[in-house]
Amino acid sequence: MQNSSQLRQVLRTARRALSPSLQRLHARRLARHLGKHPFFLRARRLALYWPADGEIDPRPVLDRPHARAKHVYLPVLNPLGRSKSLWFARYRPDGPLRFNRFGIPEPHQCGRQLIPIRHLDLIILPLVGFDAHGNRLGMGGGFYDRTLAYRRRYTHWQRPRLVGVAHECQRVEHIEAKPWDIRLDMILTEAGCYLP
Ligand SMILES: Nc1nc2c(c(=O)[nH]1)N(C=O)[C@@H](CNc1ccc(C(=O)N[C@@H](CCC(=O)O)C(=O)O)cc1)CN2
Ligand SMILES: Nc1ncnc2c1ncn2[C@@H]1O[C@H](COP(=O)(O)OP(=O)(O)OP(=O)(O)O)[C@@H](O)[C@H]1O
Repeated sequence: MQNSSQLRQVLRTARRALSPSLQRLHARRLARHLGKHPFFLRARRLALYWPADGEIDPRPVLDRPHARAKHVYLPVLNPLGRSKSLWFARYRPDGPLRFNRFGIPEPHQCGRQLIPIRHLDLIILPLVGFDAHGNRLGMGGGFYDRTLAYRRRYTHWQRPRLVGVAHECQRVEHIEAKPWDIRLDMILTEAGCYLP
């Protein structure tokens, strides 16, 4: 029986092993699914992430015809204290990025434009693992869970919509739900969509 940190290692190794051509194929297919979905079509402000560690690349969705009118944000590590939560900063293709302490590029601190999370319409978040019922496993830092914890108190709020994305090879039979997990509205892979 595997515990979550062993499962995390196995799934991270699997996604890192995907060839560059499979990575590109999955990213294109993901963009096609996501680019047609009303969550995306209706979103004016959306957050995605800069891929690392073999994660599926969500950025090709920005090439969709509808994307030009949207404001795009990336997660940045909250620099205050040890809260292990995220802020979201405006992403501009020509704007400066800087590596955070995990080696993931984020918009540069100086002059960056932050947005309160409730003003986002859609957050596309990376999964390490998931099951067909919508349970998820992240990197294990609890960053997204902590950042979104306020949603428990506002169950009727639909914003931001939360879409978890991953490669199909990261799907497992069962992932145990934790009390602090925030429900996703949908999970998307290159193969299609899973609803909770
Ligand atoms: N692309 C991307 N950006 C993201 C996330 C993510 O999962 N993917 N995050 C989602 O939370 C946040 C960063 N969270 C992270 C949490 C752990 C590790 C990580 O590599 N941990 C190492 C241990 C590193 C250390 O402690 O120095 C490891 O587990 O090997 C990376 C990012 C914000 N940005
Ligand atoms: N709302 C919260 N408040 C305080 N601690 C939290 C909260 N949510 C999660 N945590 C803590 O974060 C740690 C990591 O949680 P978990 O293993 O579920 O991470 P994860 O969901 O895989 O990662 P992530 O949310 O970064 O994608 C746990 O020890 C958990 O106690």
